[in-house]
Amino acid sequence: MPTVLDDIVAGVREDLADARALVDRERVEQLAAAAAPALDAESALRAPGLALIAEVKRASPSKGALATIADPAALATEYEAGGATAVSVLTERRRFKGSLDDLDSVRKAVRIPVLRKDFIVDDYQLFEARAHGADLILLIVAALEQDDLERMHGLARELGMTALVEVHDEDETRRAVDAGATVIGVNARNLKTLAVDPDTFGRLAPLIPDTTVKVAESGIGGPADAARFASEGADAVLVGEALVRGADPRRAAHDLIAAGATA
Ligand SMILES: O=C(O)c1ccccc1NCC(=O)[C@H](O)[C@H](O)COP(=O)(O)O
Repeated sequence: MPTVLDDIVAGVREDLADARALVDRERVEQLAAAAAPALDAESALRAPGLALIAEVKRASPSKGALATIADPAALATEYEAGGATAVSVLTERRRFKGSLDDLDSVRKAVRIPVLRKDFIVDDYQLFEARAHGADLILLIVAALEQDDLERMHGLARELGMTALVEVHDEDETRRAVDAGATVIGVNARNLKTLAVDPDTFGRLAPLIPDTTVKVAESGIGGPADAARFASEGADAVLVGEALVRGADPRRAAHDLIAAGATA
């Protein structure tokens, strides 16, 4: 039976065919080459203290609609003012209601690194991400064969971007390390059941080398969770729902970071 991830990737591949029909591979490579150089997101994530990657997230398969977010640039500006290290922009259209237009407007609005958060299964999407100003891209180990993961990791680096390599279990963590990942995100959300297990980071972090940036992802509801993951060795937390549902994203961003500093 197809998993949620299989369904999402199938939709992404259909959308990719449409994108290629509008902008072919040669042209997207030209656009990527012409973009302003990527910011050094990895160094930013390595700065002392708990880093926050604050997400622009309208909807999700697990929760449905989360927030309207009519002005993603304004939200990202609040995140930046609250001290976020980077902004994550979900660009997947069908299940998350995101777009490359969101990425463009956030890129123009903030000076911190921007993550294109999508289901990347083809080199084309890396050039597309760079063409739209992304500094970071997400590579989900569960969605990629090992040779594709390694090639895309290398290509992201050639394009000047940092790859956030996402894992969910022990086997994927070993594959990420073997691929040479320097930034690994441990996602607590099981992609088959969509349930969040907050013990996932603590279980997998010891398998990740000390020199690798460790990001705890999903289900982080507030400062207490941020403090917990910081104490378990997280260099950064990636937070979506808790920020977009709240009334004051700047304050919420600030409080998550502050909680990490006291852990
Ligand atoms: O959020 C989902 O339901 C989801 C389902 C299937 C694949 C990916 C999914 N989310 C992407 C993410 O990784 C999260 O947006 C991110 O970690 C932030 O999570 P949260 O703070 O729980 O919104």
